[in-house]
Amino acid sequence: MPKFAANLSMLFTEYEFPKRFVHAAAAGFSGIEYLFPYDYTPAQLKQWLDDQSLPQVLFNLPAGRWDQGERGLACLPDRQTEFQEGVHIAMEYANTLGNELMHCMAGIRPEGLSYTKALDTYLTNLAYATDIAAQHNRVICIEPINPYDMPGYFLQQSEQAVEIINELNRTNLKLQYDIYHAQRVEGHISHTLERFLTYIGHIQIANSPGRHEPHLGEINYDFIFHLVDHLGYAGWIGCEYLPAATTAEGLSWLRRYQPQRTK
Ligand SMILES: O=C(O)[C@@H](O)C(=O)CO
Ligand SMILES: [Mg+2]
Repeated sequence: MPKFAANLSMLFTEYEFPKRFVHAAAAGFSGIEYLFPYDYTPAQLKQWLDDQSLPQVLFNLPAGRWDQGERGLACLPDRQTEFQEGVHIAMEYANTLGNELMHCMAGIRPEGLSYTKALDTYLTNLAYATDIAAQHNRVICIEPINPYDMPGYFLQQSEQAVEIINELNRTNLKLQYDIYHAQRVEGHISHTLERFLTYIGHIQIANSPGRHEPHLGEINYDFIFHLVDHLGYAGWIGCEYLPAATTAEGLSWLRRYQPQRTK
């Protein structure tokens, strides 16, 4: 069965951030991911991981002014210096936390910025990020995100991501395949998993349309998890869903796939 990581930006938000690690371990998750580590020091985060003997799986590069609606900087021509600074900050965190994977958000393309100019900037920034990441043995992931939840987001489709990965031709640039976003935008989940398996560095899950637990919605995750195993996917599955009630109440699905973890 796949390895499941708890996304602490969405799960266990009933608790203060440090306590979420404890609850994720107790629930049986095998790893940790979240959007951003930057409110805490690398040493604090490492301690919370080590206390639960959990690995860090993934976090995002700095993504601009999140509270003001920014969703990444990578396609924005006037923010390249800030983007590059963010890459170095993220590497410092990863060097302490030990995660191989980092998600680089593309950003929202402003009205007035042409697709071509945004793409050009995105490619330049991804080249920079992957070059630096390679020096640290890290992998940069890019994730198509649906435009219903994130209007104007630059990277929306798997095919678009794969074209960009091919264009840059770097072994440490991978597709972060978030099955919830993919279902909202394009469907064809099983077909895409098979077709783009070699591009996929990380998978995330939630069901659609509500972005709730894997068993609550139109996607048959039982089928998907078996397919992923059958295909030989060796990476992580990040559980990035909005619990329909409390996180604990919604965890019955996990127990079906993974026995309780013993410390
Ligand atoms: O799917 C998502 O929303 C996340 O994986 C993310 O990194 C940006 O919000
Ligand atoms: Mg995601």
